[in-house]
Amino acid sequence: MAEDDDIKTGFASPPCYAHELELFDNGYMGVDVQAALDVARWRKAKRDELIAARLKFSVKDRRALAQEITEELERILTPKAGMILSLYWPMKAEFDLRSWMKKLVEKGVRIALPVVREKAHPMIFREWKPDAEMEPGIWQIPTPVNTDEVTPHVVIAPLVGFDKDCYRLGYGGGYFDRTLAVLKPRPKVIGIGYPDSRLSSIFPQPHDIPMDMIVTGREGVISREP
Ligand SMILES: Nc1nc2c(c(=O)[nH]1)N(C=O)[C@@H](CNc1ccc(C(=O)N[C@@H](CCC(=O)O)C(=O)O)cc1)CN2
Ligand SMILES: Nc1ncnc2c1ncn2[C@@H]1O[C@H](COP(=O)(O)OP(=O)(O)OP(=O)(O)O)[C@@H](O)[C@H]1O
Repeated sequence: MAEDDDIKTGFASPPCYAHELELFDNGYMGVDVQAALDVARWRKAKRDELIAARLKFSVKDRRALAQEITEELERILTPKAGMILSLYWPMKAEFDLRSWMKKLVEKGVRIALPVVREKAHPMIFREWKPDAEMEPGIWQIPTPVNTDEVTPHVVIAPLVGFDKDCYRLGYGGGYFDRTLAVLKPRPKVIGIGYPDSRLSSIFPQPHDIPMDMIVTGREGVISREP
């Protein structure tokens, strides 16, 4: 009987344990469901806490940090004409890099913004220009319409939290993870966020894809170990 059930489920463990295993879209099998739920609950609480903390920064301090981060990104990327760089339209006290976006466009860099076309699916990227027609997307975030769909060379991902292994805590939709899992070629990914948003671990789950680098302005640049 055990043998028949093993064949049906494809799991080597006895059928009574099968409910504890989950097969993710990326084919990775692992984690027990209770542990995954605990991590999701912990992440939600951390997210709320970190967003509340950064909302307390004054506009002046936020601008100063944004300036430091921009300078660091300029050093790391030396953006050149033709490079496709994905940025974002700021919300919830994310750093506002829109004036840098304009300057980059003047240099010939192509700016892309992420677009959620369907909930719980990978995002696409659409080119942004200062005169692009925008319409509210998910969470009412302005997104370009009627512009080219592009594949960025570099993705700048705003983060809510991060850890020493460059894992990112975002807004709980799993959008960057889903997108990076399917983008070919995989872009270089740089997470940017507040210096105080470092966590000892985000308890990475099988779906989490680490960033290549984190830039916070004060703590220097954190690169992922190869
Ligand atoms: N400025 C900016 N734009 C961005 C992103 C970003 O991080 N920053 N995104 C980067 O990803 C995408 C939007 N990300 C989103 C992530 C989660 C949810 C959301 O609905 N969250 C649920 C919780 C999800 C769940 O627990 O199932 C919610 O808050 O109710 C919406 C948008 C695209 N645009
Ligand atoms: N590649 C994937 N395939 C299927 N589900 C995924 C994938 N990536 C993430 N998810 C799901 O998305 C949910 C949220 O993931 P997570 O907590 O990592 O979001 P986040 O990184 O904070 O969000 P975001 O990137 O949208 O800011 C999880 O329940 C996870 O199972």
